[in-house]
Amino acid sequence: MKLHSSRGLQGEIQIPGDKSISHRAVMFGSVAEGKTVITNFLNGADCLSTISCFKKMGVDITVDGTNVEVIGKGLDGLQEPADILDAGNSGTTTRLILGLLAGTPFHSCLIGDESIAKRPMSRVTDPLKQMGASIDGRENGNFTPISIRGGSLSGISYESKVASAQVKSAILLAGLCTNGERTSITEPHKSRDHTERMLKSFGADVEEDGLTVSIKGGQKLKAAQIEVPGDISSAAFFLAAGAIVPNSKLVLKRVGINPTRSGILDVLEKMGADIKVTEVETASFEPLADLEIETSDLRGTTISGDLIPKLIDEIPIIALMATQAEGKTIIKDAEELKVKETNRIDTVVNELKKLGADIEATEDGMIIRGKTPLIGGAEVSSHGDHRIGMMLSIAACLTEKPVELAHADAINVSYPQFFNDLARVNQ
Ligand SMILES: O=C(O)C1=C[C@@H](OP(=O)(O)O)[C@@H](O)[C@H](O)C1
Ligand SMILES: C=C(OP(=O)(O)O)C(=O)O
Repeated sequence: MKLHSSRGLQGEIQIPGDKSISHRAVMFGSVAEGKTVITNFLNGADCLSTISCFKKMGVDITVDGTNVEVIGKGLDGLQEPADILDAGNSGTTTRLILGLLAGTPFHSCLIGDESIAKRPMSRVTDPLKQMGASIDGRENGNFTPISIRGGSLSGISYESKVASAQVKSAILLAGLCTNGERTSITEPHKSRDHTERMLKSFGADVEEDGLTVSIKGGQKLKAAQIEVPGDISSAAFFLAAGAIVPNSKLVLKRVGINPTRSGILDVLEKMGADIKVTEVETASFEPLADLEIETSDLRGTTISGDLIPKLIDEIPIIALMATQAEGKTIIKDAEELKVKETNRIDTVVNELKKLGADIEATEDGMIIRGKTPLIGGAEVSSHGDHRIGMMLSIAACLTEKPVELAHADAINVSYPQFFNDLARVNQ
């Protein structure tokens, strides 16, 4: 796909629904009692993979645009799937489903695409085995294909080495399936808390104490109405674009600003961007707001520690912003980037270098020196990673010569209308 430079991005964008929250709404709705109604559902390939897995387990799910209805089967109502469950490109689908399957007394087999086959699963399969599930797969259950036979589980107190909402959620979902026992998970830094918030909306009692979250088994989930906020991880591409493309002013409507996800807003502020958060709504289970951004003079910054889980998926686009900021940006404590859809340290560094960026990989992140002009003419690739594809598309707004982007279709995973939205605001 050929991408051309921009004379500025101006206007309003309705950011599509949050991917993490859309997955959870379908999953929790499937095991709740009653009809769950979801609005502003993300129709991206990842969330459709989640729907397809639950349909194969007998759940009645109707999709009408961004409205989804799920007729819940209760926690013990899922049926043994006759076919393999295919998570596609989605780590969230794979890991959260494993948590639920651990507590279901039937056999199932889970696969995904080439990228999923390389992503480590023992971070969830090990604790789920400790709880009593029978799980096998390549390298002792670390890689798909994974087969699982769930059953009666015991509660555990688990210390996770990684701050991962997928690990935390899988353990909490398995914890729901124990016979009244308590399960708790402690993480090194706080990861996104969508599962905790949404389980409460489905009537469950979840306890949070600092970095530890606990749940008691045997609780039933009751169907809920879920309005999915706009995805801040999708908004991030337009926040960055608004800040670095000259002559830009964008308003992004109804974006989720959950504090465990909003690290990109902190970084924009630290880098000196002209960003405003308006129309804040806190009445729902997830806070949301409109975000306004204008072309800004940016400065480099350091991003590390507790901030990393709050913006882990935004690091590719932050790296691009850093190429347009004065001075040095250091991103560290971000080893988790190596086990995403691609090794995002390598793909970000290699692809941005092709466009002339001054960027180097480190063991746990990257160092970027700005401000450097980006040169077009090169062929770059998403490597099948949606976030790399969108980052490179925004980079192409800044190059004089066009950029050829290979594997642009990967973007459908989280933002199918990305190029339409970009074209609409492009001057
Ligand atoms: O729970 C979730 O919905 C997600 C958690 C994060 O992964 P980890 O749990 O591996 O950090 C994130 O990178 C992913 O895009 C979605
Ligand atoms: C890492 C991501 O998703 P997942 O882990 O669900 O594949 C992402 O969306 O950037």
